Amino acid sequence: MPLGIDRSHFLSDKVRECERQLRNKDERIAGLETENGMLYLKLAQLRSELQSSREELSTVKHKYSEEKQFRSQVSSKAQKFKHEIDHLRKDLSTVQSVAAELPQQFEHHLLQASSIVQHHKTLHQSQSSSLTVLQNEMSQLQTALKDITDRHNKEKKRRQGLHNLLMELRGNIRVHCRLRPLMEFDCGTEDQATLGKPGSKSEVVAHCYDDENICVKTSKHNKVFEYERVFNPTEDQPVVFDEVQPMLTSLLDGYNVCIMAYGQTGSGKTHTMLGSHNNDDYNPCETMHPDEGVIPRATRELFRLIEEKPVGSHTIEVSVVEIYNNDIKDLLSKSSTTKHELVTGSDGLLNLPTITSKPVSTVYDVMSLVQRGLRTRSESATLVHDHSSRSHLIVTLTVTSVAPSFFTVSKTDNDNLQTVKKAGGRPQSQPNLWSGDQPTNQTAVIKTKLQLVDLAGSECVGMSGVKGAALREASHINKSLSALADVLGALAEHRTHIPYRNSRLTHFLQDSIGGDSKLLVLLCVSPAARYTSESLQCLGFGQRARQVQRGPAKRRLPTYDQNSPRPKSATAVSSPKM
Ligand SMILES: Nc1ncnc2c1ncn2[C@@H]1O[C@H](COP(=O)(O)OP(=O)(O)OP(=O)(O)O)[C@@H](O)[C@H]1O
Repeated sequence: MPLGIDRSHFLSDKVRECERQLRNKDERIAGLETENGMLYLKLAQLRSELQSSREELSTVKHKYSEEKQFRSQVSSKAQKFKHEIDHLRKDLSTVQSVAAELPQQFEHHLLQASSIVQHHKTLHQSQSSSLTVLQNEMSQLQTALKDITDRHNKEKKRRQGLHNLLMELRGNIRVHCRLRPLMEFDCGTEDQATLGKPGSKSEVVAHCYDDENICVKTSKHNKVFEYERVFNPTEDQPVVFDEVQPMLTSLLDGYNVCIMAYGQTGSGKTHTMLGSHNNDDYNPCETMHPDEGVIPRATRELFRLIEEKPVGSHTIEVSVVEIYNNDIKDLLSKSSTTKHELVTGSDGLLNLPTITSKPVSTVYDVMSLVQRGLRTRSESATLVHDHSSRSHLIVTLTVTSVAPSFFTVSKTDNDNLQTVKKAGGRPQSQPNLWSGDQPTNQTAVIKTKLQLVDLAGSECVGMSGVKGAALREASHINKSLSALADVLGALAEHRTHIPYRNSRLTHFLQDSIGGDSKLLVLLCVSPAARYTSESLQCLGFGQRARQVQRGPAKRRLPTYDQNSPRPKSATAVSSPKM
């Protein structure tokens, strides 16, 4: 081959060849790049698949571990159940073996029980015959006991009746005693936990033996006091009033009646006479309040008794008085300055002409006036209790009743009577019933008085802790109560001079204490040891009162005083309603 041309051909072929090869290579490269791109794409796809496979794998793994856990739990539970089933099987087999023995045991027990029943049956048969005998004996004994009890009660009543008759004939002062329950304030300054404990000041030292005897335990000995009636701490207001009730019948029969509560401060006088301090200031109620005391109950009973009498035959007037620091105060009057003096009236009895006396026709009227009086009554708190009365309270109900028609006298009779009075004759005169005079228009009336007295309490000044004005009050209270004891002492000893005028209290009550009225003293006693000496003093006062013999109580006779007109039906008592 010629070198020049061939070479260039060769070269150009070579170049072409190279170019073709290059093109091929380029195409190949392009093809490979495309393939590479495809592979990248595939790789990405595979990666994403790998990722999702991984995630799926982890979910599967998680589920697998949960499944594994669940399986292990199931297997442990199955294990447990298996144990329990084993136990149950064992129990079942025990129960089965016991159950197998049961019929035998039951049969055995049944045999035993039937032999016991048989034994008891024979025993019962033998006992029932002896029981019938015993029952017969018991019923005989019960009848005998009832008979004895009836006879005892009859004898007791007869004895009481005779005793009362004897007392009436002798004119004895009746004395009842009421022992109150232990109260919280009986502790004084001591701890409440010691209330009633032996050795403490509130230890209970006063006890009721029975319904006539009370015993006080002192450091040296036991002292027993006997009265017409002793009320124990469980006996309530109605029981206390039951014993007072007959006196109201006496009032309408023409006797003056006085009921007074006596006792040391805090011993229950106001509770007994008026009622509980909790009863809304002794508010009169339509129906009887269970805590109502003697005053409201006596008023109710009086109106009840009057309701049974002819309409308009009775009138009632009420006065409410206190004796405070030895002065008489009219609790129904607006004026507190009036000085009230006792004067002897035409009937020979003491009266207070300046005192307000209000006509009343219902229980409500009476209790409203009493309540009005109580609002002005002197009362204060002491170391003993919160509502200590600082005065003696006297509620007087004056009953004017028309005397039976045969007491009606002619004008001439009356003139003669007035002449006798002026000439100094016995003021309370009676017409000559046998004179044969024809009755004219002059009506006779009978006036009787029911005095209900809540005395202030005697007090040991050291114990009640009073000072200043209250100390003066206490000294007046103690003085008047000792004057009362002196009067009773003088009466009991039949002395010629009875010192009624030593105190306003005794002067005021002169007709009731020494006169011809029926007098009941209600002693009020605290059971606690801290009041022992006061309780003994009070019980001693009651003994002294019992010794007084004033002669039989006298009926009030009709009077013909011009100032005592026939009761008008307008103010006449017609209904016991409130
Ligand atoms: N029998 C009783 N049952 C229940 N509580 C009673 C009884 N007696 C008294 N009390 C209570 O004891 C307290 C003192 O009683 P009360 O005010 O009647 O004494 P008092 O003798 O009138 O005293 P004072 O002379 O100081 O006025 C009151 O709270 C009263 O309610």
